[in-house]
Parts: sequence; structure tokens; C-alpha cells
Amino acid sequence: MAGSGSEEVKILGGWPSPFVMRPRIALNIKSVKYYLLEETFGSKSELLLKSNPIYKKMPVLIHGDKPICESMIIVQYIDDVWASAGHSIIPSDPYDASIARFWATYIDDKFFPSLMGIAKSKDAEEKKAAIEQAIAAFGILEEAYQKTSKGKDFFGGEKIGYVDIAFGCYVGWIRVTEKMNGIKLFDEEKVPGLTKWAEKFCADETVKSVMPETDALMEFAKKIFGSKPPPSN
Ligand SMILES: N[C@@H](CCC(=O)N[C@@H](CS)C(=O)NCC(=O)O)C(=O)O
Repeated sequence: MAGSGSEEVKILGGWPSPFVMRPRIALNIKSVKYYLLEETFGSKSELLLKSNPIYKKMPVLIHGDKPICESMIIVQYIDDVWASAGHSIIPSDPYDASIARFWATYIDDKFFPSLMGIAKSKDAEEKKAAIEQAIAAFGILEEAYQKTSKGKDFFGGEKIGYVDIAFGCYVGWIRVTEKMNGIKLFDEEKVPGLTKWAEKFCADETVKSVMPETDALMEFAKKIFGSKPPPSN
């Protein structure tokens, strides 16, 4: 049985992590108060290691004394436990829910590796290929957005939903990637829907307080990836 909605809620995680943003947005949608137990990148707390012994990654949601791991599983859990609060994050229609899960999986399995590929590429050729992959994924996601939003602001329709949370958590990192590499992924001409969507997403009350400033994220990125991006063609 799911835990009672009244038990204490804690999130283990660091502010720059896109994955940590996901449950924080979901909790904001449900107006659930939580404590953020800040994890430092590079050193893992005992509580994190104990709470996520398999992957040892953030975020972990601790509800009462129960740990829940994996960001999108946590989002689903929050939607289930606080079902009557805020709005539904997962569509109630089973088919729409499966489509939302499909796109969330695509975002983590295909889009995110291409974004990371840009930062981690060792030479110009690798970087070019990663940029091309990211642009292709943006094109695919633009189509998905046009289909699922049905003329509304978000993938989820009028309100932020499952796919918005899955993709939206990367907006800050996408902006950092654009700045560090002199490229444009949110391109009004090529992906007009996604470009407007990103602005609406970042302006939403449930997102504003957890979306890191691009400059702060950039400083953090320089520390982990180095200040000089690999050469481009
Ligand atoms: N699939 C995981 C990914 C979580 C993840 O990669 N977290 C990173 C922070 S952004 C982490 O904890 N990294 C530490 C490590 O890999 O040891 C999720 O969605 O929760």
C-alpha cells in the first residue's frame, strides 16, 4: 500500500541535477512540503548509499522511512500518493499514459545521451555527430509536442504533465550546452513549438523555484567538463 500523504517527505539530491528537479516539480504541483537534503557531487552521503544501494544515484525520495529511487518512478509515486492534490501528472487514459511514458523513455534513452555526447566529445567529429543527433531528437520531440499538446501549452495539455517534467528538467542544461558550444537547439524556425514550450515551462510557478540559473549551471558545468569545449568544425 502507498504511504500516507501526511508523512515527512525528503529529497536527497543536488541543485544542478536535472533528475533531482523532476520530483521537486512534481511535489510543487501537488503542493507537498519537503526537505531537500543537499548532496554534494563527487561525494555520496551515507544516507544516499543506504537509500539507493543499487545505483547509488540521486534523487531519492524518502517518504516517512521508505526510500523511492529513479526520478520518473518517483514522479509516478508522487502522482499516486497525492492523487487528489494539484492536478494529475500522468494522463488518466491508459493509452495517453502509455504514450507519455514512451516519450519520457525516449527523452532519457535517446535525447539525453546526445546532449551529454556534445559535452563529452573528444574531437570535432564526435562533437558534430552528437550535435546532429541532438538536433534530430529535437525534431522528433517537436512532432511529439505538436501531436500530444493539441494546441495547448504543454505536452500534458493545459498543465505540466509527465513528459513536460521528463524533458523540462534538461532545459537549463540545454541552454548551457547552447552557450558553451555556440549552437542553437531551441531554434524558433526549426522547433517553434518546443521553443515556446521551454519559455512557458520555465515561467510556471511549479518550476521557477527549482530551475537553476543558466550562469550558475554554466559555472558548475565548467568544473565538471572543463572550461574549454572541444573544437568544432
Ligand atoms: N536514471 C536516474 C539517473 C540519476 C542520475 O544519473 N543522477 C546523477 C546526478 S545528475 C548521479 O547521482 N550521479 C552520481 C553517480 O553517477 O555516481 C534517475 O532518473 O534518477
